[in-house]
Amino acid sequence: MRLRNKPWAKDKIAAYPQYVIPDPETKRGRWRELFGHDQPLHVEIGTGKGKFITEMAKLHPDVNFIGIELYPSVLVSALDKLIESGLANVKLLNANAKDLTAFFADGEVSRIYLNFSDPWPKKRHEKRRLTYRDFLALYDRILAEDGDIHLKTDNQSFFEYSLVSLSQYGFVLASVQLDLHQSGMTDNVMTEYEEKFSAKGNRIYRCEAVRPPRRSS
Ligand SMILES: C[S@@+](CC[C@H](N)C(=O)[O-])C[C@H]1O[C@@H](n2cnc3c(N)ncnc32)[C@H](O)[C@@H]1O
Repeated sequence: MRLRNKPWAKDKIAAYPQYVIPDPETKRGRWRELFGHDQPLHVEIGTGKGKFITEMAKLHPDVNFIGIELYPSVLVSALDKLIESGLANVKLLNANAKDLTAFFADGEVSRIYLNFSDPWPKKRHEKRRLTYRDFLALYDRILAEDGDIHLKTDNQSFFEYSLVSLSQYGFVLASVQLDLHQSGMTDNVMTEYEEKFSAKGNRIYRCEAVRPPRRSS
């Protein structure tokens, strides 16, 4: 899509290598070193315009955050928020989630956030859903022993699909909320899509899924 690949966005991203890491493969297994703090690593996949990750990073200085986004023209909005805030515990990657294991060593990540992932409703696009079993296998590899996935969406079909896919893979559902904004959860940080769709009256679904126990060989 031409609109999403504006050259100026790529140029801006390239101008801030301290925020948008240009060579994430070289940091594999060494992210804690790069951040300069030995603290848990949380990764948001499909970070969009970056509201969630920058607010989370402000609230949780004891966590290192990485936001991964496919499209430069979207990621620049997250970059702007990062430049403005000067946060030291957030880095961004302009990358595809399918390459996760090239960026992170086995067990390096404590938590993965999937916020309002594209639902890809057509059956023939199932493999593109970020909760398709091939993606779950990548998460399984990079997540730590007790690592987990936190997922939010307003799309009921995608939520149902994700619950089934996660549990079939072996992830353990630790928490499921069918109406997050009525659930009494007080520390929820809203994403851009969450603000937009909840304002329209859409219900927000949420779950936490813990990584399957490692099989002993
Ligand atoms: C519907 S938007 C949600 C954005 C944000 N999480 C929010 O809740 O406001 C989904 C985002 O995921 C990104 N995305 C989709 N598939 C991806 C992939 N395989 N790797 C990285 N980003 C991806 C899209 O480019 C898009 O910006």
